[in-house]
Parts: sequence; C-alpha cells; structure tokens
Amino acid sequence: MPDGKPQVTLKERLDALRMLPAFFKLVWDTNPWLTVANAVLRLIRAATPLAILYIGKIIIDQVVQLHNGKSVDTHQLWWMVGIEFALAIGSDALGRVITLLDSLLGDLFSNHTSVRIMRHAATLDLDQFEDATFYDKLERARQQTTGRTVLLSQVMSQVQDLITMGFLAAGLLVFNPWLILLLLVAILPAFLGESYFNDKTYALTRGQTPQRRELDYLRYLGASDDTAKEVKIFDLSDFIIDRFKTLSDKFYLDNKRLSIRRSVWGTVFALLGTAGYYGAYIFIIIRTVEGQLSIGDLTFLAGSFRQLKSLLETILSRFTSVSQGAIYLRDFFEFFDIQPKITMAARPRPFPDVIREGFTFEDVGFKYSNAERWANRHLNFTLKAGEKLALVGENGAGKTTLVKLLCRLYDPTEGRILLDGVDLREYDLAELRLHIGVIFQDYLRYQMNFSQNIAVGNIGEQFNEPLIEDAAHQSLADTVVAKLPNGYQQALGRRFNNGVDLSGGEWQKIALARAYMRDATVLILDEPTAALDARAEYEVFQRFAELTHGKSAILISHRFSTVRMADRIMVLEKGTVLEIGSHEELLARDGRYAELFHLQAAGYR
Ligand SMILES: Nc1ncnc2c1ncn2[C@@H]1O[C@H](COP(=O)(O)OP(=O)(O)OP(=O)(O)O)[C@@H](O)[C@H]1O
Repeated sequence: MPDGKPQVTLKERLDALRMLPAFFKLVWDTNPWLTVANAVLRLIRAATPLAILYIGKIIIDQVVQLHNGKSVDTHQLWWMVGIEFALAIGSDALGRVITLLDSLLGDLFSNHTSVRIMRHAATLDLDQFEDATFYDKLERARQQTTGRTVLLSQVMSQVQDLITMGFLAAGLLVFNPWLILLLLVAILPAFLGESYFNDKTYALTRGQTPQRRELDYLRYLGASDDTAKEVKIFDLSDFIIDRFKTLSDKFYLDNKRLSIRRSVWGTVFALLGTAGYYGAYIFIIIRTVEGQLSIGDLTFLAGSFRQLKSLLETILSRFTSVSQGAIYLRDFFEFFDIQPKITMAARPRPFPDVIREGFTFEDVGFKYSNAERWANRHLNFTLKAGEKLALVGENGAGKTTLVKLLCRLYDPTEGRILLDGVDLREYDLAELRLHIGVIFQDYLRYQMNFSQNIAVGNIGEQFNEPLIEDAAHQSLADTVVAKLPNGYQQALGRRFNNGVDLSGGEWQKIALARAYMRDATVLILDEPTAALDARAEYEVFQRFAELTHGKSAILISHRFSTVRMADRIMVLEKGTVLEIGSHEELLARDGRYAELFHLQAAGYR
C-alpha cells in the first residue's frame, strides 16, 4: 500500500497472505520441534468435536430406546459414555498443552525476531537511521515482534478450525446440504463488516505511527533519569504533559469513533447469524417431530449446526485479522528489505599495515539526504601519513561530517576519498573501521560497568584487563577509577541499581580511553577535551602526542591551546577549506585562524 492511502483492498489483503510462508519459515527457524508438536496436536484436537457429537448421538438414541422399553446392550452404552468422557478430558488437556506450546513458541519467536531486527539494523547506514520514514518502518517492525506471536496462534487455530469444520460440515451435508447454504447466508454479512472495519483500523493505526513515536518520546521526556534535571530546572513537566494529552486525546477520539461504529454494526450482524441458527433449528425440530429423524439425530445435527456456525464466525473474522496480521507482516519484511548503501567492493582490499601516502580528499562534497545545504563541498587536501591535523571552524562548519566521511559512515555525494591512491570504497569496511579509532563528541555513556565502558572501544578485548587498564592510564581515566568503591567493576550511570554517576569530564576521560583500546592506525578525536579541566587537558595531550607518534591523527577542537599542537591546522568555513598550514604559518598569514586565535587569547589575558 502506498503511504498515505487510507484503504486496504480485498486484493491487497489476499496478496498479503503470501507473506505467510515466509512468516512460517521464521517460526520454523525459531524452533522446529515446537512448531511440529504444535501442528500435530492441533490436528488431533480438530477431530474431537465431531467424535464427541457423534458418540453423544449414539448414547441418546440408545437411552431413548431403553426408555421405550426396547432391549439395548447397556454394557456398550456405558462404554460409549466412558469414551465420550475420555474424549472430553483429552480434548481439554490437548487445548491446554497447545496453549502452552503457543506461548512458549510465541516468546521464542519474539526473542528471535528482536535479535534479527537488531542484526539487520546493525548493517544499515547512519543516514538511514536519520530518516523519519525509516524510523517509522523500524517502529512498525518492532511492534511486529510481539504482535506476530498472536498471528502465529491465529493461523494455527485457523487451520485447526478449518479441519474441524470440514468434519462437521460432512455430517451436515449427509443430512441436508441446504443447511450449509443457510449457514453461509447468515454469516457472510458479519464477515464483510468485520473485513471493512479491520481495513479502517489498519489505516488508522498505520497513519498514527509518527504520532505514536512522538508519544513514546514525550513519555521518555516526562519520566526518565536522563531528562529529569532539565525538565525540573525549566519546569517543563506541564508543557510535556499538555502536549502528551493533546496527542493522546486525539488518538483516543479517533479510535473511539471507529470502535463504536464497529460494535454497533457487529451487533446487527450477530443478530442475523443467530436468526439463521434458529431457522435451521426449527427446521430440524419439525423433521424430528414428523418422525424423519431420531432424537439422537436432532441433538447431533443441532449441535453440529451450532458449532459450525460459531466456527464459521470465528474462521471468517479470524480470516480478516489473519490477513490483517499479514499486512502488518509486510511492513515487517519491508524493514528487512532495506539494504545499506554503504557496501563493500566484491573483492575488498585489506587495509594497509603501514599507510604510505595518507588520505587524500579529491573535490569531496557531501549533502545530508534530509538537508538542503551542502555540509562539505570542494574539499581538497591530504592527511599525510603520520601527520596530526587539527580541524577548526565555527559550529556547523562541517568538521564532524568530514570525519564521518573518513570512517565511511557516509560516502561522499561527490568527489572521492583515496587512501594511498585507492578509493576508500575499495577497502574492507570492517578493517577500515577497525584501523580508525574515533571518539565523537556525542559519545555514549553506557549504563554498564567502568571496565565495559572502556572495553566498548574494542569489545573483542573486553576481558583483557591489562589492556583496559593501560587505556585508562593513557586517557587519565585511571584517576577516576581510584575514587570508585568497586574499581573497574563499578556500575556507572543511574539507571540500574548501585550505579554511580560521574562528572562530564570524568565521563570524557573514559570515552577517550576507548580510543586507546585498539591499535588504530588513525586516531580521531572530536572535541575530546571540551569537558576537561586545563591541567587534565594538558596531560591528555602530552600522552596523546606520545601515543600517536608516527600515526595519523585528526583533532577537532575549539581550544587553540590544543589546536596549536598539531602539525597542520585546517580552518573550515561553510564546509570548505578556508586555510591550511602550521600554527606559525597561519598566524603569519594573518587570516581567519589568526583572528580567532587572537580573539581567544585576548579572553585569557
Ligand atoms: N545528521 C544530519 N542531518 C542533516 N544535517 C546535518 C546532520 N549533521 C549535521 N548536519 C548539518 O551539516 C552541517 C555540518 O555539521 P557538522 O556536524 O559537520 O559541523 P561541525 O563543524 O562539526 O560543528 P560543531 O562545531 O558544532 O560540532 C551543519 O549545517 C549541520 O546542521
């Protein structure tokens, strides 16, 4: 269905059923044994209603004969009662086992698909995450992980009921085929009504996805440890609650309107169904009174008809919700169809052990897919092997974007980036990322322990304590751990029990340690010391200079005391290179760098 189109046609509904085999493949992958056991038990249970009805008929006929003084084998009669009893108990027990299997399989399925969603999401590009329609798809796919366990038992039940219905219908057909027709006429309006309203509900829910995301966001803003401080200081709670209420009230009204219409029409259609049943019932009674049917036949047929009617109702209404579920499934599989654009060459080159020339930007330009303006344009420069390059420029000048291009978080919109003369796209992507140690300014504060917070820089080494301690030493994070009661095992962050929160500068030292966790060929620090005090900053850079000796490095900083340590400094403005040279050269040129440098120096005087 194209976005924005409010209705789902019956054809689309039937088309969506084609998703079911793929869905069952997913269920099967979750756990083949549980899937088979579930199917077999359901098959057995499908036959029990007819068996119970038929044995009931034999019992009643025999009792009536006894009543009329005829001779009957009472031994056989009690046997029949015993069998019916056993069937009733067995069917009940089977039902419970099936429910249990459904719920086990459902839980496993939900876990399995959540993992698959995370795996797939991990393969996708950064700019796909920054796209709102992508987020809607991700959101819908996430909803499917729990919603689809319902679909699973629905489809299974549908097949089971269809088989039961086949058995019962065969019984009715033998007696009078017209009864089946009567049944269909009574049921059809309910089915069409159900189908109509399901379409409406789907269209409504789908249309509400972005707002639903906003509601989730407001819920998070209104009640979360990350936001509590600012919400209190700015006294935002009423603002957030009002916005939440406006949005949720609108949801409620839309849903209410539809629910009321649905229930009114549902009542009318149910009346039709009941009238159909009583029509058939009267017909059977008349034939029994006329002597053409036995009392046993009467109970058998009336019972069959009643069960058939309710089965048919269930099957038809379940058909709409199964096909409904299948339409949602399409959203789910659509998410898996999204493919990353940043891919590897068919025969990727290994990342060089030693960089000879460096990274060369050849007329590189980049525009974010959701932006009008170019974030970088006409970039021409080389980050030489072993060189320390500092990037300066005003907010939004394109410094971080340039770094993201170097890590291939994005590919250039125009131009190309070469490493030792070969396009970056030719290299193995995982190796490229492994060889570049980068800490972004908006690094994550993991709600995990101290040691893990450093180990995320090279998670394969999470148990390598000497390496972690060494990295902590390089970044001064070891001065933080000394103060923690549980040392490296100290849980950080407030979200979980016993977590300790740290100051901004302390967190930054930890984030910095991540860069030292891998033996990266290129180190990139995006405003790594913004939160550090002056002494810590000085020390960090002393160590950084020692550690990156002979390696290439990029530093982004607004502090000129840091910047001047670099071999060369590149001034960016509106995404392009304004000046490039050493500190002395740029001062001598007396251009923008000199202006900014003197401005900052004046502030310290
Ligand atoms: N994910 C994004 N989607 C759309 N536009 C973006 C995105 N990230 C950055 N931009 C835009 O690209 C331009 C360059 O941003 P960039 O983050 O590279 O600047 P910066 O020089 O690192 O700034 P700062 O000093 O504030 O960190 C800005 O105009 C910014 O608004």
